[in-house]
Amino acid sequence: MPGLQLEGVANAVLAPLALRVRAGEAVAILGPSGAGKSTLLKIIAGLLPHRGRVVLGGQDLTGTPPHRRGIGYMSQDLHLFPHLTVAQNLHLPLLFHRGTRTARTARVAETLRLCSIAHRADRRPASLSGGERQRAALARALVARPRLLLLDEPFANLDHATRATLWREVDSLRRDLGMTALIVTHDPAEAAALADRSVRIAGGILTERTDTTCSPLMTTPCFAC
Ligand SMILES: Nc1ncnc2c1ncn2[C@@H]1O[C@H](COP(=O)(O)OP(=O)(O)OP(=O)(O)O)[C@@H](O)[C@H]1O
Repeated sequence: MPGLQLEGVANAVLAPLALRVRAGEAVAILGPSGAGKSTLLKIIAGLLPHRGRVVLGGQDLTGTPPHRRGIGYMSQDLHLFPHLTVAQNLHLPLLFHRGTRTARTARVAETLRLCSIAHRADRRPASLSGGERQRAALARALVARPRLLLLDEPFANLDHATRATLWREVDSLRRDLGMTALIVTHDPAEAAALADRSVRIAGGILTERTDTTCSPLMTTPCFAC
């Protein structure tokens, strides 16, 4: 099954870029602040206008609204609805899918369990810890079993032990569900833990490179710089 293809994708921030991600493959996007990483994810999610084509599973997504793209998107700001419980937040993406209320409730319960946040199902986001909020946002991105998962700095601002635990869990969950993924991060360790390979965006230009760590002998910046 074809994965994700970007053909000449560009806007005011990004120079025309091309990228192919195989079905089931995870690719990390590294690069400096303000380079255009989040912009690219928002374009793929259908949230920003652009030139060029986004093709997912062989389908050109031009003109397809965000909720019909089969994409799970976890933004940097999480965007959990504060007036809804965790479980109610997970019900939202399923409203656009066929199926009975019973089936939706079962899917929400299963996803909360997979993301180890079922014990907070009836809490509102404001009463959760940072790590719990990130688990809830991840669960909402996964609940509709999207064809493509977009994670923007998914586990920033967490302590190292919690991040390492989440990396292991997310990597195994994504592989079990066979999902294609793009993961924006500043952290080469996160890229190595969550992705099969990495690309870099700097100054709106995407490049594929293999060096992932800085060395005093390097004359060009590493992925993360
Ligand atoms: N809503 C907006 N309106 C105007 N300019 C924006 C908007 N959002 C982002 N930008 C600009 O687009 C450029 C790229 O931003 P983007 O958020 O994609 O960068 P990034 O690589 O994800 O950065 P970071 O790693 O700091 O999150 C920046 O110069 C930013 O100021």
